[in-house]
Amino acid sequence: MDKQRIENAVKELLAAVGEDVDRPGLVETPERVARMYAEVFGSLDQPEAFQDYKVFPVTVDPGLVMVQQIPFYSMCEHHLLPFFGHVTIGYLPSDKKIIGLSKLGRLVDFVARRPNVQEAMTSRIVGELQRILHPQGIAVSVVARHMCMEMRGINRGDLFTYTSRYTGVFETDLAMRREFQEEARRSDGNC
Ligand SMILES: Nc1nc2c(ncn2[C@@H]2O[C@H](COP(=O)(O)OP(=O)(O)OP(=O)(O)O)[C@@H](O)[C@H]2O)c(=O)[nH]1
Ligand SMILES: [Zn+2]
Repeated sequence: MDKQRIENAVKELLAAVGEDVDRPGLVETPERVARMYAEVFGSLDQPEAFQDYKVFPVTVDPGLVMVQQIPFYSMCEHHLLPFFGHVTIGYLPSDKKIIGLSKLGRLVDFVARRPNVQEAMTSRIVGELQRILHPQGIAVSVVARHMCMEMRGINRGDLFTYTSRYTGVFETDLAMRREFQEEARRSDGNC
C-alpha cells in the first residue's frame, strides 16, 4: 500500500472540502488516515487467497460445527463508510477434516479488510472455506448495519441487512439448514 500517496490524497480531500490543512488539529491527520487505511484495508497487501489457517484430522465424525456472532468491521466500496456486524459460520466436515476455530475469525477479518459489499463478503467466506475444507456443506449468515444508510442518504438508523449463503447439505437437507438457522437465531443479538 502506498501510504505517501494516501497522505497526499487526504490532504487534497481536506483542502477540497474547504478545510485549512495547516490548522493544528489537521496537521497529522493525513498521516493518521494513511495508517488507518493500511489497517482497515490490510487484506489488500496480502495474497489473494486466505493463508492463515490450520486443518486438523479428527478420528470421529465431528458433525455440525458452528462459530456464532463473529464480529466484523468493513468498509462499503460505494461510499467508503463502515458497515459492521456479525458473521455466523457453520459447516459439516467431510473426510473428518476440521479447521482451527480461531481461524474462522481470522478468515472473517481477511474478507472484511478491503472495500466491500456485504454480499461479496458473504460469498467470499464460503469460497475460502470450500477451497480449504471441501466440506459436505457450508452455511454463512451475515447481519450488518451500513453507515452509508444511517448517517447520510436515506438516514435510517434502524436497518439491519441480512445476507446468507448455503452450499451442499445446507441446500439439500432442510433439517440441517433448520438446525443452523435455529442455532444462529438463539445466539442472535443486535449488530
Ligand atoms: N447491495 C449492496 N448495496 C450496498 C452495500 N453497501 C452500500 N450499498 C448501496 O450502494 C448503493 C449505491 O447507490 P448509488 O445510487 O450509486 O449511490 P448514492 O447516490 O450515494 O445512493 P444513496 O445511498 O441511495 O444516496 C446504495 O443503494 C447503497 O445503499 C452492500 O453491501 N450491498
Ligand atoms: Zn455505502
